[in-house]
Amino acid sequence: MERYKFLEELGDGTCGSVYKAVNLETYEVVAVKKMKRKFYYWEECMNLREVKALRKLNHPHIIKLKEIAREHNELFFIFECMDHNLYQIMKEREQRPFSEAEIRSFMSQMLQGLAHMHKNGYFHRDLKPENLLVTNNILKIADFGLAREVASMPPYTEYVSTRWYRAPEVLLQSSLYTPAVDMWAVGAILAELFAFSPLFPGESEIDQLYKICCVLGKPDWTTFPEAKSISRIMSISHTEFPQTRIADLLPNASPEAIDLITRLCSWDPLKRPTADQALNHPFFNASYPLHDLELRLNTIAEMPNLELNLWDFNTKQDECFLGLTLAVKPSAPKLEMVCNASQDMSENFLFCPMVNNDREPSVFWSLLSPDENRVHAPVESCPLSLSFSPMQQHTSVGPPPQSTTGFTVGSSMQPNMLDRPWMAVSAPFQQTHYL
Ligand SMILES: Nc1ncnc2c1ncn2[C@@H]1O[C@H](COP(=O)(O)OP(=O)(O)OP(=O)(O)O)[C@@H](O)[C@H]1O
Repeated sequence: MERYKFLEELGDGTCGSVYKAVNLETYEVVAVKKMKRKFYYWEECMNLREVKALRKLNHPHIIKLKEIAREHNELFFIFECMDHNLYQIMKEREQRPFSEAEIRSFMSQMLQGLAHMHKNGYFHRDLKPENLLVTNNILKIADFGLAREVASMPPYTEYVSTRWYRAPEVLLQSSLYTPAVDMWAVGAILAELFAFSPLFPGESEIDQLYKICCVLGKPDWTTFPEAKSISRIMSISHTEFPQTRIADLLPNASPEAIDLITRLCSWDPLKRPTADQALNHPFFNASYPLHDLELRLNTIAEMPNLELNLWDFNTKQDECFLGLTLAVKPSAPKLEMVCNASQDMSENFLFCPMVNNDREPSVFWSLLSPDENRVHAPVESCPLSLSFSPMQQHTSVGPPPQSTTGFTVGSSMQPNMLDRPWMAVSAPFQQTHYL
């Protein structure tokens, strides 16, 4: 990490502290996330399979992870640097609400990034204003948050998304998750961009459900056949709620905006529009009248079924995820199948004992394809460099393109990863307040 000069702290999250830094070789300004937990073995780092996923999720509205470095058992992620997050922007302009055009622009960018993510088999699960980074009005989805092995908690996942943006099926501890959890968060964020305060500011998990009921009314409980939290269901069933309509909470929002929020924040995950469908909502296109909406939504191509059953997940401890993710993690037998299928291109290269040596090597892991990655040359100070990108031009025949004691991964490995189910957990809830 001597190549980087740390300038200032940009943020302090559950998993890591983020610093603005400058690359002393290229003078590029970057954001370095220093993970809070130690990584004693490369194997642990390599269990962050979503690093490979991030490479797949190359999109203008998804933050770019440029490199990974491990030094003295500390792990660093080097990202492109952004100026603000959406929470900071709202806080700074509290007296000056966004125009609907500004909100439309932010939402459209977020939905484009999300649509790309969902189509590629991942979902974020921790969308919130702090994780939406903005520079010059360009928005990028960030925080693929390092998280613990999913298997340590399924199916009673508590730490899936920050509470205020957490979908009801998660609050009710349903064992089934779909990308619709992200769409719920999108609805809550959209409302917040109008109100500059959270739509459902629950102070506890049960209070979160109460707050939702106060706006949406009680759900049809048959919507959640997988729900495990019977006590929460019972508690809500026996409570009367004062009702406040979304339109009353957001007097500055257009009918189109209210309609979109209402659809996104549907109790039933199946009734929430997908990211692609949301982008086709009249909120984004005035020439599509609201009354025409049902017809058009029904004609939009169906999304792939990304539903997961958390019961299927294996129970290996300490598997870490850089968590943008939930891609679909297979149960153990399925995992074996995938490994067998990929054999020589399997992830075994990641567990090479050479990586785990006593000399504390700095390992840089270049993640962008050569045309995007400004650091082309091997990093001289690094005894080991893992590079994915050159293999797109090189087959597995011949020497690896970099001169270090590195490993290379054939591009033919990537299609397997697309099929591969895996999953990540979002960071634990971190309550935030304006003011
Ligand atoms: N690439 C970046 N450019 C600029 N600022 C960033 C960048 N990445 C993160 N930050 C800032 O650092 C904060 C914390 O980062 P991040 O959310 O990735 O950490 P975390 O530990 O995963 O947090 P959380 O507790 O939300 O899971 C962000 O809210 C953002 O303000």
